[in-house]
Amino acid sequence: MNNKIVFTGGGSAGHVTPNLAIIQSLREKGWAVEYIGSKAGIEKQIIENLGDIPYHAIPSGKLRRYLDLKNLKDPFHVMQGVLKAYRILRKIKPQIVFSKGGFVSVPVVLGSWLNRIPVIIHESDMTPGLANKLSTPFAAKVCVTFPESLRHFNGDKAIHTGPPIRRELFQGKADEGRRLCGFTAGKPVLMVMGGSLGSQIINETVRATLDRLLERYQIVHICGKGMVDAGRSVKGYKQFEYIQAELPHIMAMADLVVSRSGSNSIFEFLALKKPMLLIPLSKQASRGDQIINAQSFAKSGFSQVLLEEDLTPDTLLQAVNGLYDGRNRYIAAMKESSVQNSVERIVELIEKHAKKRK
Ligand SMILES: CC(=O)N[C@H]1[C@@H](OP(=O)(O)OP(=O)(O)OC[C@H]2O[C@@H](n3ccc(=O)[nH]c3=O)[C@H](O)[C@@H]2O)O[C@H](CO)[C@@H](O)[C@@H]1O
Repeated sequence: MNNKIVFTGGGSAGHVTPNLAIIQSLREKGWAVEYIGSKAGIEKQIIENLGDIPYHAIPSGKLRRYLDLKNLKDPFHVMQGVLKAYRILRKIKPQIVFSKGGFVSVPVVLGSWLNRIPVIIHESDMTPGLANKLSTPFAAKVCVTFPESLRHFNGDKAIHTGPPIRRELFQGKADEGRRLCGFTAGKPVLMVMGGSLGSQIINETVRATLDRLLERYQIVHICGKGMVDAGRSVKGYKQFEYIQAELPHIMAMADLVVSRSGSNSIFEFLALKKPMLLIPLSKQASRGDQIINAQSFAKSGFSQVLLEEDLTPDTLLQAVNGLYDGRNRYIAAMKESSVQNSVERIVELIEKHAKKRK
């Protein structure tokens, strides 16, 4: 009988795509994989699009850091989620559960613990997210992307593995990206990605600067669900809500990137040596982890940073041009980086901690 593993993680793609990288390797080794996620989160769409991984939906509450009436109802959803996850896991009987965090993962980790199934967690950001903080006491190991994260965990529970990156991102073809976008080979391509859910402020600022940017660049813009502006369909400007299978080709085609500084995206751009202008999510809207991610990349010479409060069409244009003019310097710094894809290391840990089949 095959070894079996259940993955969880969701809410935004940053809590799903690292799982995809690990799933690919485990399946090649003969593991059977199932997924537990929320009823309507982006993880459902991503996993179901793959077509061959059983997906189980559980109720999940959002873990808010602010006052909201829903905070009163959500503990019940979380409790229902724990119960449902417990029952699903009891039936599937995996040898191990891998959690990439996001609020849906907490009930799954608790359900695993109640079933005495070992759990491994991965934390992508320098400071642990709330879901992973709550889950850590129930986990056998916490893998971290940044070495600086180790100090947030007690004892030897945390282990620095680095970022798990999907193998197919290294196999993109720039020609195919240009074909998908209707672009020519003679003009540089700027890729804009406001995080996996899109960013309204980045979308609006890019569109307000569009004519001036288009003089020098072709632009592929990942806008987020429901945020494509059909009225702005002009030559050299291609919009997508979200890109799944074609992403490697789009990334291969890009000469430079304007992006939020979600950990997974920036490590992918680093691995592909794409000069980046990072516009981190502000402290008003988050715990500030993207600002720390961006500062760390800027310090290493991989990126430029433009804070949201300084973002205007003029500052955007100036920063993009500065980035493109200095691209060789950024590429050279990225070539010196010692960051490695962590998929194989995480797979080894999973194999080490998985319960043995009776
Ligand atoms: C608003 C929010 O909560 N942001 C967090 C979220 O960001 P977010 O979900 O945006 O996460 P990341 O930038 O880390 O990762 C996004 C992932 O989605 C992929 N992708 C994106 C767009 C697309 O069209 N296709 C596609 O496949 C990227 O290649 C990447 O693998 O998780 C990150 C990792 O914990 C955190 O650092 C961010 O602070």
